Amino acid sequence: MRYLHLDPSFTPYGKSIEFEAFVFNGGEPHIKILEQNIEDSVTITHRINSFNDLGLLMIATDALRRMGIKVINVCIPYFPAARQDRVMVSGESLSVKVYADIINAQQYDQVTVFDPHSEVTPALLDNVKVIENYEFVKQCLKHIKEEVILVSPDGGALKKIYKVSEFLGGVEVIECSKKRDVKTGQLSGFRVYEEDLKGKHCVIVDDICDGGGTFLGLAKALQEKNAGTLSLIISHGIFSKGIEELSQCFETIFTTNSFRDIEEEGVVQIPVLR
Ligand SMILES: O=P(O)(O)OC[C@H]1O[C@@H](O)[C@H](O)[C@@H]1O
Repeated sequence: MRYLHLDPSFTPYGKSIEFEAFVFNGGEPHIKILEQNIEDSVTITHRINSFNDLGLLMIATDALRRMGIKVINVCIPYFPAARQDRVMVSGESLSVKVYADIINAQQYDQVTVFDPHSEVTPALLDNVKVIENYEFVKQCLKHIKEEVILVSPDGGALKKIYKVSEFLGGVEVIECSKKRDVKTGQLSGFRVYEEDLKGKHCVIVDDICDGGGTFLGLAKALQEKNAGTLSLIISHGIFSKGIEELSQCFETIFTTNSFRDIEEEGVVQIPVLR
């Protein structure tokens, strides 16, 4: 198996097939595979942060097919728009399906994704392989080195967190909820379904941290219920508003490199693929 790592700073399986990529002045991504006679199967990896990243993946796939590569797998740990898996208000797109249709049209032999937001992503993708967050959470808890309780931030995360707990041998789970205004995106009404957390170390586990509002609101609600140290385990760290404010609430923020590299203090980044 050969690997084509389209993001030069994301090279999980070692050496990449050599290539040159650039964007034409008209905005079109372009690629030139520099090696000839690649007779093997190829796994393409990429971190999709924009539609042009998806474009690069598409043209790389086309280039490989034109070189006669028959077996092509793709590994995109952060599946774009996995969160947009329902139409909440009329006029919105079902974006996850748009991305899934584009990926399916490439007829990859395997599509690997990591901890997708819901069951909708794997249901839509052909030949999908899902890497669950269980091992990642286990690695994070090894850093914490004390007894913790797992916190599910909302209904969406609930099903997954019980599976994580089971994998870890039955760690206690606390359920929480929040309200998001579907029109404005505004968060409110954080609730913790436990009266007294008795100073225990609470670890929130979720798939994505974007602006961080979910976790700042929840941290406050947990503190009001007598939580001890707080930590955060996030599979896909976007952190669009930085981590400064989050760092003031959470002792450690754990994430992977599925979306981007993070070098700030207070963040432990564990490679998503080894
Ligand atoms: O509050 P921010 O960080 O913006 O958004 C993250 C939350 O939004 C959801 O899709 C994620 O699953 C997570 O619960």
